[in-house]
Amino acid sequence: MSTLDLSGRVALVTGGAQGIGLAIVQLLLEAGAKVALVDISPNLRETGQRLGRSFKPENVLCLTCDVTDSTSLRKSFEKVLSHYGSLDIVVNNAGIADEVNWDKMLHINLHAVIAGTYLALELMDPEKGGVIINVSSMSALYPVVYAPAYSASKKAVVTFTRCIKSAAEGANVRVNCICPYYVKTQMSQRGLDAMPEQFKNEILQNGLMDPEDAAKGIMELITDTSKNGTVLRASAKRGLSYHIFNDNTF
Ligand SMILES: NC(=O)C1=CN([C@@H]2O[C@H](COP(=O)(O)OP(=O)(O)OC[C@H]3O[C@@H](n4cnc5c(N)ncnc54)[C@H](O)[C@@H]3O)[C@@H](O)[C@H]2O)C=CC1
Ligand SMILES: CCCCCC(=O)/C=C/C=C\C/C=C\C/C=C\CCCC(=O)O
Repeated sequence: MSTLDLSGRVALVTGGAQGIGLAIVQLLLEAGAKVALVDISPNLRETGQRLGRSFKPENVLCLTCDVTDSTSLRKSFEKVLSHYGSLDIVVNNAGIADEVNWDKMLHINLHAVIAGTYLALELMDPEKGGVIINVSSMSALYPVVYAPAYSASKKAVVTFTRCIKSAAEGANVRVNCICPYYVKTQMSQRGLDAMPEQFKNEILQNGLMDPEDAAKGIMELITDTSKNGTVLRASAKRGLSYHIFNDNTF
């Protein structure tokens, strides 16, 4: 297996202030990458300062941005490129679960992932190559009846990622997708509090992943240079496994 050395590479992580995003930020910093956290959270600065104390402060860049604001998203991507001189890794991770405000959710979970992918393809150096990870969910593969718009947004992320693979190859960029089952974060806690009891029990029996374990899956997709256009499932019960699609049945 050929492995990407992350030392000195430049990564941008949306939704990096907490949860799965923060866990991948930490793994990237541990591996010697420079990391930009792109997030709307009021806690972003404080998180960045804490990371700066644990790692090299010059390797952490915090950019306040609503990923649904296309101007602000572009500015954030361009800022990373001008600040660090390159853009090698993008993790389109920011997401919400909100069936009431489903329109807003689609803008965050889908539109911003597509926008982030196109910005990465535009700004990554084709000579050097790059890698994009789009964070989907197991709900893309096993539809969740109490979260239909959320599941649809995540299914679309899987399909977009698999379709864009060919165009990305032309730009020397790999693009992969991760589909976690429930992970211990604020999002899942809110989801569990809101969902009908019968579903909650099944989830608790299956178990929730630690964010660090989901982030390890993302790291595998970043570093294993043979992975391109793949969809990695991640769960506490079954660990990491690649989803097999039967594309030939019509
Ligand atoms: N927690 C779980 O069980 C699972 C989560 N996922 C996905 O993983 C991703 C991360 O989720 P968690 O870490 O659990 O969530 P979280 O709620 O802990 O963190 C999400 C981060 O995204 C940021 N964010 C939200 N809206 C934003 C916006 N408009 N612009 C910029 N940043 C924004 C938040 O400020 C926060 O820092 C999401 O895409 C989610 O759908 C997938 C499967 C399971
Ligand atoms: C097979 C299902 C795997 C789902 C994994 C996942 O993405 C988990 C996300 C965690 C929380 C959000 C999920 C569902 C939403 C729960 C309730 C929706 C109703 C409440 C609401 O805010 O609209």
